[in-house]
Amino acid sequence: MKVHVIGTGLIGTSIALALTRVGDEVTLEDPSPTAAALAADLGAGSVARPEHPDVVVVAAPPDVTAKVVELALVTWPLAVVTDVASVKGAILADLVAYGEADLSRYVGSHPMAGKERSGAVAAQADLFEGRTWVVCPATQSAPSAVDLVARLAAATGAAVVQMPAGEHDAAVAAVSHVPQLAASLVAARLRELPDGAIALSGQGIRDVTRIAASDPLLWTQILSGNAAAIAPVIDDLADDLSRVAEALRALLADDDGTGARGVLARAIADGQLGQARIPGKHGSAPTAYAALTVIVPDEPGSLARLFNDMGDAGINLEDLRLEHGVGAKIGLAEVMVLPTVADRLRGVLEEKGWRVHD
Ligand SMILES: NC(=O)c1ccc[n+]([C@@H]2O[C@H](COP(=O)([O-])OP(=O)(O)OC[C@H]3O[C@@H](n4cnc5c(N)ncnc54)[C@H](O)[C@@H]3O)[C@@H](O)[C@H]2O)c1
Ligand SMILES: O=C(O)C(=O)C[C@]1(C(=O)O)C=C[C@@H](O)C=C1
Repeated sequence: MKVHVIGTGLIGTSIALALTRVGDEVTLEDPSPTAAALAADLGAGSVARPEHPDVVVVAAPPDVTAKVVELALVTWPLAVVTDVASVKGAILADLVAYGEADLSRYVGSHPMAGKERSGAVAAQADLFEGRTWVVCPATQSAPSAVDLVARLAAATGAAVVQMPAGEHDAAVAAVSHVPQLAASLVAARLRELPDGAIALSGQGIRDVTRIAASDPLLWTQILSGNAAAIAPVIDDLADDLSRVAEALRALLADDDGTGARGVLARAIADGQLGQARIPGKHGSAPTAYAALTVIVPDEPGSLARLFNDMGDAGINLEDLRLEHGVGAKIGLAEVMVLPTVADRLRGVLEEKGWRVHD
């Protein structure tokens, strides 16, 4: 397939790397010549404007995406055009309003994988492997165009799902856009914390705030592009927060806050229920992995040795979290495995001299 990628930042370059790896002929374009050249240097394809691409992938910021898609549809009258912006309804509405282009060849899409970092330097060929990629056909999209975009997404290793743009926007409001706001707002509370307090940060705050490092300009565009779907989710969250604050104040009142503990317990229990619904790897049903924490010396080759010991025992590493020890030259590697092999893994690792905690 001949694929032309416009916008060679994190997502465009990751797609280009993934498609180059499976043998597609990938060309690259970006208004920043440095961004395009960098993507090419990283092995993502060649900087060129092709004559007859089969597919054009627009991976530009959301607020310019509709214009870039329209221009691509007009420039390449035989090509199918997709975009990967994080909002879908607003882009389709803009394209319909411009009224210039043949929308039978346009199919919006959205890979549900990314990072809190921008630009080609953060790109990865395997970014989409085992992740969901949403394809959002419009009523105007030709079935052959939908099929081509779905095949392109699958070629990156992603699991493809189809959904109308409106349904997509409501879903990502809850699973991506409000979580980004929540992470940013929680992290913003840390700005003026005394150094002694911030030094106590453990894994909890790191888990909750990783995406708070995301790009403000990109996210301003995403949030404003999906405002109608996000606002009601935020209203519900604000109600939940008000109820928790009221319960905490009631505990301080003279009557010992009857009922308040129930409100707090319900907030945590409801969170458990929601968290348990998040799908596991490759979009499969949620899997509860067993986690063992292994103390790893902070020296070259330690992690490789740990992985080899697991591999030699025929035990698959399902997930991994790494935390640096505070005040000691060690790392804490939390290795996640299927519950059925956890006891055997502990035995194997202890036999090989590793210190293992639950
Ligand atoms: N970052 C994520 O986690 C993520 C995940 C899925 C989808 N997306 C979507 O992918 C798109 C790109 O995001 P990113 O994270 O790769 O951003 P990025 O900042 O890393 O890259 C954007 C690239 O677009 C280029 N660009 C700017 N204006 C352009 C224009 N008018 N025409 C063509 N290119 C232009 C920039 O020079 C830059 O190289 C966005 O629409 C975003 O919503 C992002
Ligand atoms: O892992 C991350 O850094 C992301 O936040 C990726 C994430 C997401 O919310 O899942 C962010 C925005 C994109 O539109 C798609 C994916």
